[in-house]
Amino acid sequence: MSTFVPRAAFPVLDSLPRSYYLGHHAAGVAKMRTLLNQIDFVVECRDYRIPLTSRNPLFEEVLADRKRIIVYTKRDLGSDGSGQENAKTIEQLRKLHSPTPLCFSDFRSTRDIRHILNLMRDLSEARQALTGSHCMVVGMPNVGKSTLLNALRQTGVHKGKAAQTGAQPGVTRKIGTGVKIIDGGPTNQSDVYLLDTPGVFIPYVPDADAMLKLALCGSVKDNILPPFTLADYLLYHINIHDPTVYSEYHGPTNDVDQLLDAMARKTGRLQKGGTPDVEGTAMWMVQRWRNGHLGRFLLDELTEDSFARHVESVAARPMSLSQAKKAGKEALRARARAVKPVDVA
Ligand SMILES: Nc1nc2c(ncn2[C@@H]2O[C@H](COP(=O)(O)OP(=O)(O)OP(=O)(O)O)[C@@H](O)[C@H]2O)c(=O)[nH]1
Repeated sequence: MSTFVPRAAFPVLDSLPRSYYLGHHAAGVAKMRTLLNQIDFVVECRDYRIPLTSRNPLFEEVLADRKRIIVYTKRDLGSDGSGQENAKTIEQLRKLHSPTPLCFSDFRSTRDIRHILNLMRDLSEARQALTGSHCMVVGMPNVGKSTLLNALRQTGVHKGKAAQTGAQPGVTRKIGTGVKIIDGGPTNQSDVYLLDTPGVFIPYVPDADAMLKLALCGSVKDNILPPFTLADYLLYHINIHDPTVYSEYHGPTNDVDQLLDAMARKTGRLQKGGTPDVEGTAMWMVQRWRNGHLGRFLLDELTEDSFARHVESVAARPMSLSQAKKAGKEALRARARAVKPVDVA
């Protein structure tokens, strides 16, 4: 019996869109700038499944040197629960971000949420301000900011949901008013208020691989990238980790067509005439993974090389918005040139 060999690389797809910077993202950034002088520290959320890719350099530019806590959200979706791999990733990320305080959260874990609250209480108490502390939660779309705010409020002051959440990006469109997440007692000195903000996408994503990762993790609306490509990219990653996770539908394969066909037939996703609904099944497959049902793993590789590239990109001056727009337009022109039929004499 031949052994299955996963694909060593995913083809570079120059034709994919590289931007998803919307009007309410720009408006959110502008508002953040105006509010910054009222903010004592920032909680920056990144997705644990893409710890390097979910960094948005725009935040570093906008938030300047404001004190920051980085929270890696959706921790539960990035680890298989064995603990060992998780501990190594946590250690690597702590080293990378040192001395910035780092937390990891699964919003359902009271332990994780308490840990974040304790850190925020310590920062707030250290300030000894008469009116408590005011913080802002920022991050890419759909990273889990509003969910985190609700969980902090629930555990911190036993109050119900204050922010709307949802499975698609863009649920939060505006910066609201701060909600109390820590009650500092009669003096109010260590009260902590948290402000939710709209998710902000990177103005221009230089590589297609990063765009696919962000889309898989839900930072981009599902109608922006072709579901078939997303499913194929997901299959490429699943096969590297554990090709048995889809064994109820098909044996290990690198052929996404075959897998989607089998999934569609098994789950009854068929169109008129009994032909498989490939697009619908592709989206269903992606959703299954997002819900933790097709393996829980990181999409970013954490190697010395990838950390070195990350450190380099952090040190580089972030692209200005106009540079990013220009890069986006150039990419569109290049795409148009690539698809234009060649004149045959
Ligand atoms: N499994 C898991 N899902 C999470 C976690 N945190 C958030 N989610 C889910 O992620 C989705 C997005 O969460 P939101 O809190 O709405 O994300 P957001 O960052 O506020 O999104 P925007 O409105 O785009 O800014 C929701 O379906 C949440 O249930 C987590 O720790 N674990």
